[in-house]
Amino acid sequence: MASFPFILQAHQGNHQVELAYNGQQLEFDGVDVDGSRRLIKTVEILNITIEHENSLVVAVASAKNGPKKEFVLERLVFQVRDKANAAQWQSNVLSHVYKDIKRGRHFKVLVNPFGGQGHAKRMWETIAEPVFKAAGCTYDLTYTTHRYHAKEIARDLNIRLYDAVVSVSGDGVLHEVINGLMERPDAIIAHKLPVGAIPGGSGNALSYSLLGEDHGGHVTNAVLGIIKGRAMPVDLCSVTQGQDRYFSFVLQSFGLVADVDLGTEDMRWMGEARFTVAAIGKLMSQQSYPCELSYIPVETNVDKIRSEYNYRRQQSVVWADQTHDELDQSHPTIVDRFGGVNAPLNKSDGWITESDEVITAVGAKLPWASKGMLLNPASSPNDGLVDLLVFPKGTGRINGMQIMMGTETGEHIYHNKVRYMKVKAFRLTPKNTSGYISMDGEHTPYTPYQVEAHRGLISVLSIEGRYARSMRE
Ligand SMILES: Nc1ncnc2c1ncn2[C@@H]1O[C@H](COP(=O)(O)OP(=O)(O)OP(=O)(O)O)[C@@H](O)[C@H]1O
Repeated sequence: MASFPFILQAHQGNHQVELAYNGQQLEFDGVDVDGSRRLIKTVEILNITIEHENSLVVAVASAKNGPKKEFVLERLVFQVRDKANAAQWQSNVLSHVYKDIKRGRHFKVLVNPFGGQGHAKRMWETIAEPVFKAAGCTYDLTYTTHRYHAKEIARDLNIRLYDAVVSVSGDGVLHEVINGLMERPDAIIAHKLPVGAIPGGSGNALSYSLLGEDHGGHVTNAVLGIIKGRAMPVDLCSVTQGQDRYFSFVLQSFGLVADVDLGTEDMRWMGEARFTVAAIGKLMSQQSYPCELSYIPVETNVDKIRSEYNYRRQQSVVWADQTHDELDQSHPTIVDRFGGVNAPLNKSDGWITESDEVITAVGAKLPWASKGMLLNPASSPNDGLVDLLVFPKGTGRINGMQIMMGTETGEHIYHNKVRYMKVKAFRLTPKNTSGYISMDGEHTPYTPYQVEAHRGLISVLSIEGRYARSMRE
């Protein structure tokens, strides 16, 4: 067992300073003339190099002052008298910073230059890339040039070359990456290649789910999770529709949520706010959609869901607040257990069928649907279940607005007009002729579809809530 802190005396300008690594972060103290210490700041170490004559360079991410504590990249330069001592300190600290994880990871990076409001390229060049470089990470970069480009790349990627595929985009590009990996003949191996999300789109559900409401939109925080995070097993939903089978990792929506997702292209200039503005408009109109909904329930009581599942009452609690090692991933299921959408519903599986009109029906794996919308507060990364949310028809405008406001904190699932269930699988058959069905924000045909969750099928780079916790302190 190492004994902390590792301390090094150094100089910065005219000041004597003390660098103390406490096993998680670097405390950078000034030492006054009388020997007393004065904390200057606490930073996250990315890399340490010794350059030129006795100058020790520590590349760090330091939390900006302010309520959100977002990280920014800094390069701290210190002078050391004893080079051998500094080299020992450098080696000790780096081996602890990267104790269970590889230092200097190599990534396949995909940037959608048109992602969100078209800022993804600038975000990559000015914020993300310098952090990867400072941490000694390397990458192959591709700017996506067309729809399905990310899918083609994932399908043909030499997966042995990379530690992860990273996208600077919204959830749409990640959806393509995951489907590209799952379409490969070697999917049983390829699905384990971790993915990393840097929020550069207008829907960044994965990033918000991993980092929480406060940090989900922050590029450097997301990059830290990719450089220093671990691969967390996350469930993947398989979807059968017509003769097709594909995969969804965010949400599968019908009715209002699909309309908001896909019917608001003309509001793209608003950025992430477009989803909230459109949802309010739709709730006011009280439009409902006829459908037949079948599902295999595991838990339909919201109080029980709250006590037994990963329910988060506070927006700041991040999704990845659990260990990566709980799940035995040695035998992931890739084959659907409940047949596809065209198979008869097998009664012994416990299917329940309802025919009605709904305002929306949404199956989901991620808690956040977008910024400010904690739609599925009880969803867990790898419980093997789909969270199914239903707003029945006729909620009324006032209830509709209460439900809408509740989605900011997840409280809507307690509204008496809302149903929230944990299910093994569900099937939805639209009973009218036209409308939207959205799979992770992508258009699909307006035809019946069936969804089931496959436990821990993909790996997502996540910081395990460590940064979020330290940032909240
Ligand atoms: N160069 C490109 N030209 C056109 N489309 C592209 C390009 N690169 C990626 N795409 C497509 O853009 C879609 C959305 O991209 P992205 O994941 O970045 O989300 P987004 O911009 O937030 O979009 P949305 O808000 O619609 O989800 C993806 O389906 C992807 O196929």
